Amino acid sequence: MTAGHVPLPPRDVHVSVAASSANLGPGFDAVGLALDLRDEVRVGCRPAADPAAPRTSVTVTGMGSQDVPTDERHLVARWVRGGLAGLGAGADLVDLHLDCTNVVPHGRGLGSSAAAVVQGLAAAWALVHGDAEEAGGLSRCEWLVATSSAAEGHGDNAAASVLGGAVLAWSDGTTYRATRLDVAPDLPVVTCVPEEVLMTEVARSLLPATVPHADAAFTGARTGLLVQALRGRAELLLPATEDRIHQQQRAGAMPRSHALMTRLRAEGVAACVSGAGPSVLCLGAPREQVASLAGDGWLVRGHAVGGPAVSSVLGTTSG
Ligand SMILES: Nc1ncnc2c1ncn2[C@@H]1O[C@H](COP(=O)(O)OP(=O)(O)OP(=O)(O)O)[C@@H](O)[C@H]1O
Ligand SMILES: N[C@@H](CCO)C(=O)O
Repeated sequence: MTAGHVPLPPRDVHVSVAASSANLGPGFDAVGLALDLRDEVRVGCRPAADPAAPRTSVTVTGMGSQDVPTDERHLVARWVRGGLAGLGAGADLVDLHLDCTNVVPHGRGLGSSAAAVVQGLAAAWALVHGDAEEAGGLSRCEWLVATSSAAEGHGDNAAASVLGGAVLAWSDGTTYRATRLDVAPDLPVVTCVPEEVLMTEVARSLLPATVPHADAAFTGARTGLLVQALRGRAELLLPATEDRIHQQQRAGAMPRSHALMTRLRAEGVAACVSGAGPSVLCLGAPREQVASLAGDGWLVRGHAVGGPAVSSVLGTTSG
């Protein structure tokens, strides 16, 4: 046994985590909105049959089932072990089995990777601390936000998946934090999801290292306006979703998305690229209007705002 680690009890936990749309136009790497699409995972944790070689197995139903690895390389599984290690719980002393049910599309700008990281970490917390919201002076939510945001390198998607609702995420250079933003309860939220995929890593590589001061000032003011618009000032949504620091710079990698966003905005719809794209997010317009303007080639869905990450202990057994 690894020195200093108490073996975890055999335990099964269930976790459900929402998708998210990041940026909302000007809030690059800072603003996120949880959506009512939820990935779920059931994790079984047992003392390792062979402590020299802990095993990981994964079954996947739904999105990604043909593509993602089903061993220790699986993103959720990696963060179950990463979370156990972070909580000092002897990550290498257990066998893990994950049963994933996915509805969040991958590589479309709906925060699938952040949701996966949050699933893994929330499962680790539940395996170690059960249903406790706080343990040893550590808050579950703060730990989930800080750790998942650090894993992603930005907190917009991750914090929305942890806290639900709309969030503003920031970092002091050491720790990631986030706070909830008010959202009008009747705010229409619509996504237009294309078939094509764009990996976030690729989209981020297109961004310039610096932006002109005037563009930073323009975009910063719009982010403040967005906070007001989200809480019920619907007439501000169109200017509040303008940005000058990432969407134009990435347009070449998602020409259809950029064209759709431009067309929708010309019709007065507050449209922006969702996360790193290529999906398009619309705020304040009914699904039917967006669908008729989008035309063929888009899955147009209306959403409720998503809730926080939920975990529960299904059972703790003796073997
Ligand atoms: N539920 C999951 N299980 C396993 N791997 C996943 C899961 N969700 C996402 N991934 C991995 O993350 C990749 C997608 O991550 P990426 O950051 O490129 O897109 P995204 O998170 O969907 O979009 P965005 O960050 O713009 O919102 C997938 O190709 C897959 O490798
Ligand atoms: N803020 C991030 C979201 C995608 O992970 C980006 O636009 O790159």
